Amino acid sequence: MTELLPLPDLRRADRGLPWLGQVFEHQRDPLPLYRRHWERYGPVAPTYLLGNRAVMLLGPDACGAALQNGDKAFANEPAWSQLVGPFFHRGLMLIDFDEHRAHRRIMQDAFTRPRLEGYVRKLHPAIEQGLASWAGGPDFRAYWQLKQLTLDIAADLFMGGADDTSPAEMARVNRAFIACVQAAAGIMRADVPFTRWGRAFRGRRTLEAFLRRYLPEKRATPADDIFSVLCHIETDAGDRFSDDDVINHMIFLMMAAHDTSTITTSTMLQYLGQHPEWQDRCRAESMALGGAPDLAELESLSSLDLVMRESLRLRAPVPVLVRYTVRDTVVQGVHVPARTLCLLGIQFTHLMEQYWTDPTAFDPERFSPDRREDRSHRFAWAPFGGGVHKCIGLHFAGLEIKSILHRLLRTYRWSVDPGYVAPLDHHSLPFPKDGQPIALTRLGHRH
Ligand code: HEM
Repeated sequence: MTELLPLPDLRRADRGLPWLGQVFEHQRDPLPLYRRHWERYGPVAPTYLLGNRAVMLLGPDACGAALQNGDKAFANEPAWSQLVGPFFHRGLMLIDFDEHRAHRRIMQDAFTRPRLEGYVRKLHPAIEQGLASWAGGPDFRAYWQLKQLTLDIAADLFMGGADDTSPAEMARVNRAFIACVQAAAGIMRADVPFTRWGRAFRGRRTLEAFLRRYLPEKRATPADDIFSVLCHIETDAGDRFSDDDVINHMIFLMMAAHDTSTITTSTMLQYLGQHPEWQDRCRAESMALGGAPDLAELESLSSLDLVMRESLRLRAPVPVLVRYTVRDTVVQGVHVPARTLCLLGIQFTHLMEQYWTDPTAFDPERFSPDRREDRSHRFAWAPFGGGVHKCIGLHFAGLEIKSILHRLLRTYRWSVDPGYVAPLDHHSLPFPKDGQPIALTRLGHRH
């Protein structure tokens, strides 16, 4: 029998500030912090955060133990609700165990292949319209533009278009949504100035009121936007979402879909701008298809797929996942007591030399069928998490991201200084503070 080890004591130097713990180091950049703890303590490393005794789970074995959750010791709600606040109350990621399984079973029906085919058909016109205003230029801030684009796409795809709402109302809804995301994202919920939280509470109320107003109409007529789909789906056993469920899930889905996809697309633009040989390769595949490829055609864009996987590895949009132990458990032979906040080092794992050759290099071929470095361990690559809470929108995300890139590759060429390193803001999901400058030119034009 192997001996059960106690959790190592947290050294004084690693305790951080009273109550806050290592919050500021997290906000500066979690990666160096996680590396230091890995070296000092190993895969189950103590830390302290926001009044919580906490552990970092580092590497694919430790992360995998929490994701697979064999003994049902790891819960989502008590962990995520501390970080994202009350603004995403009862989203799928924030419910646990039997209740989560029941909700997930219903929501699964919103992401079947036929449904995805319908979403792809709606994606193209929304993207075409959004990109029409992209003037390009030598200092084009791609991240901000992509953020607007994905919000506009969400208005069409999630809400079924804003035909019967005024542009002013849609702008108000977008602002409300952004207020929720911003307040929720700050890990420092205790220290966020009141106005920010106040705005977010108002934002949540605005979103709820907006969705509730359209709910009867969505219930009455089935359509292929996600709002409508959530109103109509049911399991074989006849289980369906209540009105409150639809509203809670809609608000969470929009949040889950938005920043993550924007960050991934922006990262891909950066790397494709720095690696023109990959941009040309991806462009050649896109040029061989039409302007509005269907689901199967999007799946055939194999170079773009490699670039997407590599971008998700190098900059995981959700670099750290959280869990809270509801009972004592053991990870990698180390005892983790009940009521411990667990930080799963996904980004840390993506850059471990044990699993990846030259981990910081951009090398999409590492995902090619003859290399498949991601298969070095089941959880070596986990940008979408794993286990029962694995991202339900991962195929949808891939389709949206590829549809945007496909149209960009067919319309524009862009470049990024090969030495450019994105200055990331780590207060919430990691985004480039400088808005991700690229030099963007329409194909056939010169600056
Ligand atoms: C590149 C884009 C995306 C990334 C990297 C991403 C990442 C993740 C991760 C890591 C989780 C697991 C959270 C956990 O285990 O605690 C998750 C869950 C989830 N994601 Fe995504 N996501 C993306 C896009 C999307 C999109 C487009 C949607 C919806 C259309 C979506 C909906 C969800 C939902 C509903 C959950 C909760 C699932 C559950 O708890 O059962 N995500 N996502």
